[in-house]
Amino acid sequence: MSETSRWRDYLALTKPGVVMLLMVTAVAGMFLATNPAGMVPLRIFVPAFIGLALAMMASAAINQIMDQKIDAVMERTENRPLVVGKLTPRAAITFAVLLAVASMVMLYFLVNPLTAGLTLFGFVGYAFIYTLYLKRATPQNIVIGGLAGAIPPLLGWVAVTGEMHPYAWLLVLIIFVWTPPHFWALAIHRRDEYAKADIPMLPVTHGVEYTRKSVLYYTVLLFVCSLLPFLTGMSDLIYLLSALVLGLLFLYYAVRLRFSEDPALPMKTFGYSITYLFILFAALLVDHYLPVTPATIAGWLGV
Ligand code: HEM
Ligand SMILES: CC(C)=CCC/C(C)=C/CC/C(C)=C/COP(=O)(O)OP(=O)(O)O
Repeated sequence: MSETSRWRDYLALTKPGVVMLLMVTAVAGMFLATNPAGMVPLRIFVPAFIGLALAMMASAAINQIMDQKIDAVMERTENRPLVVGKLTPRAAITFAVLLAVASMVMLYFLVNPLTAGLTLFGFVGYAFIYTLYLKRATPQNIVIGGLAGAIPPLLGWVAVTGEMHPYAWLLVLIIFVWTPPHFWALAIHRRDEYAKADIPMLPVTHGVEYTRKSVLYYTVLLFVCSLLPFLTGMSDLIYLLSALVLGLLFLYYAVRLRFSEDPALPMKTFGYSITYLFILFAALLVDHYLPVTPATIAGWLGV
């Protein structure tokens, strides 16, 4: 086996696409915790960025180590490196442990112990509690397990300030309520595979109709929660406008998913969920550094 393909197999083990978006939300947390007159100090940014990314990658690798049998049954995951034997479980475990230890050492000694502790909570929550227990036990698996995936903005915030500010929890809340529409849209499309793998995902246990309704309810909840940064004074008009446009578009997808039989809609909604979260967090950042308030607009208009 060539070195390049081996490198690619280790990379695939870490779910790089997911980790990239998780890191966007963590980096947003770091910058939002910083006075807009300045930047995140590099001596914090570099170890926090590397430490958080390593923890997420390690937890994704452990998820694949634990889930080999399930992944082998589902078309979407049947080509993963451990399933096809491109990596041995022993090599994957060594890799995941190295990443996890490096992450903890970095965060504990170079960032702060609270960041290390909360990251450990996210790590254990996803790699073990969600993967080994919740995923196999209840259709609410991704709602409860979603807390681990929602925590990165708080980790970024705490890395910079050492404190858990309510604004950081607001960002956690947004991702927490975003996760069900994100995942259930995909699960509707992959319903038969989850049934084949005997995983109690919502469309398997409660049916597709019920899941479509649940996606719509959570999308309405997400719309409301996404306005909280503006309503609490955390963000200004650039964010508000972005949240409204992005949220209305998400609602449009969710309503169509609820009432239309178009078989392409679940995956379109899933794809949009990713674009939504990425732009929402980008808007939070732009808004932080370029605050446009009603007073600013009044100034522009000369009133
Ligand atoms: C319990 C929580 C979550 C579950 C169960 C979940 C589930 C999934 C699944 C099954 C996929 C794979 C889709 C495929 O292979 O076609 C996926 C993709 C993705 N998820 Fe999630 N997700 C969760 C939370 C999150 C969070 C918190 C984020 C980021 C903030 C995220 C970002 C992404 C991204 C960017 C992709 C696309 C990855 C790619 O195409 O490489 N997910 N998610
Ligand atoms: C702070 C910290 C370390 C957080 C970890 C967060 C993390 C990596 C979340 C990922 C969530 C996710 C992709 C769940 C899908 O697992 P699945 O097993 O249902 O999906 P699969 O079938 O694609 O494997």
